[in-house]
Amino acid sequence: MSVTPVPTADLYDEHGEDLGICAVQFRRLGGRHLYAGPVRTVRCHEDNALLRELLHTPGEGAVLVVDGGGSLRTALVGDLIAGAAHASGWAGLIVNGAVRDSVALGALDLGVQALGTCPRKSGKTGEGAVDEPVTIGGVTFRPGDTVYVDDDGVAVLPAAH
Ligand SMILES: O=C([O-])CC(=O)C(=O)O
Repeated sequence: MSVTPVPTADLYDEHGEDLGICAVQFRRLGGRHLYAGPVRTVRCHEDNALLRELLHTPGEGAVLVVDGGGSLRTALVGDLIAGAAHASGWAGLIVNGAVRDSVALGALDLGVQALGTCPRKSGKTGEGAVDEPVTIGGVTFRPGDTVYVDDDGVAVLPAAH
C-alpha cells in the first residue's frame, strides 16, 4: 500500500489529538525529508540480524519502526542495510537507536530518522521480535497504523481511526 506523504503539521491541523505525536527529537539522517507508509516494526537490542533480514524482503512502501531501546552503543543500520531497504521498496526507517555510514545514508532516497550515530556495528544473533506493537516517545506504533514523517517530527494515525 502506498501512502501519500503529508506534512505532519498539516496532518495535526486536520486530525488534532487523534494523531499520535512521537516526543522523540529524532535526527534526519536519510535523504528523504518527507515520507509516509504503513507501520511495520522490529524490536531488538544492539542486534540487527532481524531487521537486516526484514529489509531484504519487499517493503511495499512501508516504514520500519525499530525499537532499539534507545541504545547509542551500536549502529543498527548502515549503508548496506539502508541500501537494501531502498532497493526493496521501503519508504523509510525510524530507529530508536543509532545508525552509521551517515554520509551514505544522507545520499539515499530513503527516510532515515535515528537518535544518533555510532561507528560500532551490532550483534547478529537474531534476538528480538517482528511486527509487535512498540512504544517510543509516548506513542504506540502498531502494524497497520500509518506513520508520517518530516523535519517537524513523527506522527502516527491509528488504523482504527
Ligand atoms: O552490517 C551492519 O551491521 C550494519 C552496517 O554496517 C550496514 O548496514 O552496512
